[in-house]
Amino acid sequence: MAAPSRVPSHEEQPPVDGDGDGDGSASLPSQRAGACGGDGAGIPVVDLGVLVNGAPEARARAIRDLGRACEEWGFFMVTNHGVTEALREAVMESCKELFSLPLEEKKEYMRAKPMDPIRIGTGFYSAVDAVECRRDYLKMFSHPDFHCPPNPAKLREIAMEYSNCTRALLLELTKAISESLGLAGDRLSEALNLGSCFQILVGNHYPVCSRPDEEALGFSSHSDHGLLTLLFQNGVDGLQVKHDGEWVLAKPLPGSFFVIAGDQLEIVTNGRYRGVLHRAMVGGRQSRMSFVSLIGPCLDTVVAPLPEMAADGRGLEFRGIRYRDYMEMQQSKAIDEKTALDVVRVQRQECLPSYEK
Ligand SMILES: O=C(O)CCC(=O)C(=O)O
Ligand SMILES: [Fe+2]
Repeated sequence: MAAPSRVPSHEEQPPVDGDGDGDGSASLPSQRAGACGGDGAGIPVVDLGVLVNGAPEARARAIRDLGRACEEWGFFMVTNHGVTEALREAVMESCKELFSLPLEEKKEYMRAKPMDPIRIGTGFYSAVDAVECRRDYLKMFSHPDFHCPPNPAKLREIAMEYSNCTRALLLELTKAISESLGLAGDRLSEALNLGSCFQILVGNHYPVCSRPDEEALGFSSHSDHGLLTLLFQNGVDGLQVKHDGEWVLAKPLPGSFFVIAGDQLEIVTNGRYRGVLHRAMVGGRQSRMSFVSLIGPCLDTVVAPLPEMAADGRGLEFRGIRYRDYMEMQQSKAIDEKTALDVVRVQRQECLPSYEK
């Protein structure tokens, strides 16, 4: 299978059909009971075809809308992205097969530490989790070096292709995000050394609960450590994002991806585009799966706010930190909202002259 090295143009897109593995959309108890603030009707939608190939005026409008989506939500859907439904189904299916392998075949990866390139586990990092989260996961680093467990045998080729084309998509979005900030398209890429960006693929599986009428936490509230996260699910809803202080259920447009702004975007833009809090709920009678492709800066890059982003006199909101250190710190603790980002947040007093402290 040849890996596409670029995002296909609008015209080349396959027709959009279905969502995830085709089991149809299912609702959670929370939707029925209205336990979260909204059904996601207002979630912004970004058409990648227009960003890549649109006429200048349409493209400029799409870039403005993208900037607004980043600023107001830190979360949006992307359509016309060029990743085929067949590839999405294949990656989800092989991930499902991995979870159902005998324990013996997974054991080696279940002992792995946060910065080991392949990890299988439950919860967030079960060695330190405070609350039980009903989630199984597979994490594999896929760029700059590609890692993959040997079984199921088909996973390697499928995951490599998926990694390549979702990375191209995310880099294309990063370029447009850079422009939405009034910067050159390659500004973020150069500052973060995205030529050798870090990328991780994560498969999440949330088994059916013993009490399907109760809603439980599958993955507690957090922001992602990277720059941008791309996510799709198997047709079962459960992802919620915090917007204007309320949890909003994310219901995808057919065939679309969710894009989640991460902590590195917040640091590099000096807080203008914030990493969004999100969580996954479980409930109902169907197990849920989601598949994530996340990109971040080169692991050895020290990420700090761009000087242009602090030119308004606001001062720097964050101290610089090497992305590898940030990720290790975030992944080694129990996940808790944005506490990792708080570690690099500049306390306002630090900016004041000493006599004002
Ligand atoms: O399963 C989901 O929808 C959320 C997963 C997630 O937030 C993550 O893997 O970081
Ligand atoms: Fe996440």
